[in-house]
Amino acid sequence: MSECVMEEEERAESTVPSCVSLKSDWSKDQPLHFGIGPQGSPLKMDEDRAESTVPSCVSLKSDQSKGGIINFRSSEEFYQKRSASIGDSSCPEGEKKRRTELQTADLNHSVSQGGELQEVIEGHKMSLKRRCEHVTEGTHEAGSGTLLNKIYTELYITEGQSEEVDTQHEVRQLERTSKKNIQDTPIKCQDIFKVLSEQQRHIRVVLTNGVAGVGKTFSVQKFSLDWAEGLENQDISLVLPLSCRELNLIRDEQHSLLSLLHVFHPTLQKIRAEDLTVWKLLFIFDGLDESRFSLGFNNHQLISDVTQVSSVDVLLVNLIQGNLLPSALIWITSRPAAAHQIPPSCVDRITEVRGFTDSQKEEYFRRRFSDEDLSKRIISHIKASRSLHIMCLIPVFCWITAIVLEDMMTRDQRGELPQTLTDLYSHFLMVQIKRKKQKYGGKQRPES
Ligand SMILES: Nc1ncnc2c1ncn2[C@@H]1O[C@H](COP(=O)(O)OP(=O)(O)OP(=O)(O)O)[C@@H](O)[C@H]1O
Repeated sequence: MSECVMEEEERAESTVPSCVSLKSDWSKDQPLHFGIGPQGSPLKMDEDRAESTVPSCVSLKSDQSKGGIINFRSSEEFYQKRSASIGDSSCPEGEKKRRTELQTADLNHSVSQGGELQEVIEGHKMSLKRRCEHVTEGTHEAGSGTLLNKIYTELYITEGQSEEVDTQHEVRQLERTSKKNIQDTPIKCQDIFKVLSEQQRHIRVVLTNGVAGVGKTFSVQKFSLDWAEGLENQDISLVLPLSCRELNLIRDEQHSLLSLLHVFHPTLQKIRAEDLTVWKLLFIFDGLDESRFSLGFNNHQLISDVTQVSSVDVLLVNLIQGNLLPSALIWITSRPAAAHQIPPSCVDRITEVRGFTDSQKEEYFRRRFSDEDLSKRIISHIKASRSLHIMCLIPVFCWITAIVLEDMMTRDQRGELPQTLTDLYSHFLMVQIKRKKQKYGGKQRPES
């Protein structure tokens, strides 16, 4: 398995097109905006993602999906909510006090008893549903995004990971990837924790790889939404998505696992240490490649108590290794080059999001446009252009294509439709500039 991981590392050379940064920019419009910390300390986000696998000559950040997890609109809001939720627990003294309180509390009042338990779970489901049901696209106002279920198209996900490293031109590389898929074992996103054959044992830790823009975060959002709506994985008591990007914000702080949950999932204020050990939990760490933690798996403090305070990276390592909440499920998503941070011995299943098959590409465009004629024209144009057709393996590229072709086909447009990637990128840039003008007029975009 370690060999595979090494290969993946090399594969970091990426299957995404050069000249375009496909970083998903979920913080762009609404969710996160951390300019300055509470004491005026700068909180730089979204720079130097662990290994941006693509040169950023054009940054085509698609900010649709990732806001699903938390919606702090400013650093102030984050810190207000955080202090409200954890009191002074970020300092060791405060945490000690809290721990004592927890230990001496009357267990009879535990939320895990009676209807209150159900209430907490229902409250969390509602909150997660609210966070995940919309995706924000382009320049839409916050909250006015598209319904995830309307545009979500099944992705091609396989168990195991690709073997080859290809240094050829990216388009050929993608073409090869799509052909290779035929031999792989497909797995549905909602089944990643299920034991699917007799040879398999209990699946506790799943690592999902995938190149930039291939749909990892969308998968996390869909998985969480389906759970929150009571459709899938109902044996899990709580699904707890935590974005690695947001975890970076508290990387210099001390937390217990319990206080960490309170920070990122305020609806869980009422849960107590003992509840966490009884429930079946799923922690989702989305975007390991964005994490700025150094996960020291070989040499770290051992933590097995959810109220024990430590640094966030130590908590993560203990969770992943199973020292902390050994029965909790863990799902980590990552771009390939960062996945090696997790030792293969800790991982029970590796999956890879491969993107869209040919029929899924078509379904994507049919779902996206209610105008059937428009989607038909777009699909036939893509099929006629080899480059575009191959590139549409990557969902974020479908999104770019949809934006450009919709714009060109719905206005009185005499020019030729884009045939090459360069054409498409240039048009995409023009559409974005036009949209920006429409939204902000002559005015400067508010500082973000
Ligand atoms: N299943 C899907 N159905 C419809 N659109 C999708 C799907 N998956 C991804 N997309 C489109 O691709 C974009 C990028 O997806 P996503 O952010 O999930 O990629 P990612 O793999 O998390 O990328 P990164 O590594 O850059 O974080 C989405 O904003 C959406 O436009």
